[in-house]
Amino acid sequence: MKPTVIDHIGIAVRSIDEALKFWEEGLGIRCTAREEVAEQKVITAFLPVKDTEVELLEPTSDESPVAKFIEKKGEGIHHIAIRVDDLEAALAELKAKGVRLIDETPRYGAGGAKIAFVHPKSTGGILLELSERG
Ligand SMILES: C[C@@H](C(=O)O)C(=O)SCCNC(=O)CCNC(=O)[C@H](O)C(C)(C)COP(=O)(O)OP(=O)(O)OC[C@H]1O[C@@H](n2cnc3c(N)ncnc32)[C@H](O)[C@@H]1OP(=O)(O)O
Ligand SMILES: [Co+2]
Repeated sequence: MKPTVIDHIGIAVRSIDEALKFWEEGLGIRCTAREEVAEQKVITAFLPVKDTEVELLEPTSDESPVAKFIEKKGEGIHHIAIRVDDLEAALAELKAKGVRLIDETPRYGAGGAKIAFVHPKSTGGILLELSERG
């Protein structure tokens, strides 16, 4: 497995429009892409900061993992995504090491990236996303 960069940091928000007031007007970090990812029941907004991006996540339903997170913990950092060059190989390697995977096979995330989540119980308490971009 070759982790290359922190791809993005996912932040759970109730409203992307509200959150952007701070990120864009306050910090001057521009949103360059907004996309609904229906499978994850979220709308995403991406704000690049050099090689990494901030990903704002707004739930589209009460069943969204992000809605459940906000209900339990409030708004805040939801996950960290690390980019790998071969997601299938990374998942096989982690599985062989006994790491608890949420997704054993890749799903599709924002921007067409292949993604898979690793359970917080195996990572020391953070939700980890692995991401492969073409
Ligand atoms: C669009 C895409 C992209 O980037 O392209 C995305 O990011 S989509 C981003 C949204 N999609 C996802 O998050 C999909 C993967 N997430 C999931 O499958 C779920 O949210 C789980 C992470 C499995 C949590 O599920 P659920 O809320 O049902 O379980 P739970 O509340 O019983 O939590 C089990 C334990 O994990 C902890 N836990 C739950 N969510 C956590 C989080 N985000 N960060 C750190 N710990 C977390 C809880 O505190 C609990 O610990 P204790 O037992 O110690 O109390
Ligand atoms: Co993400």
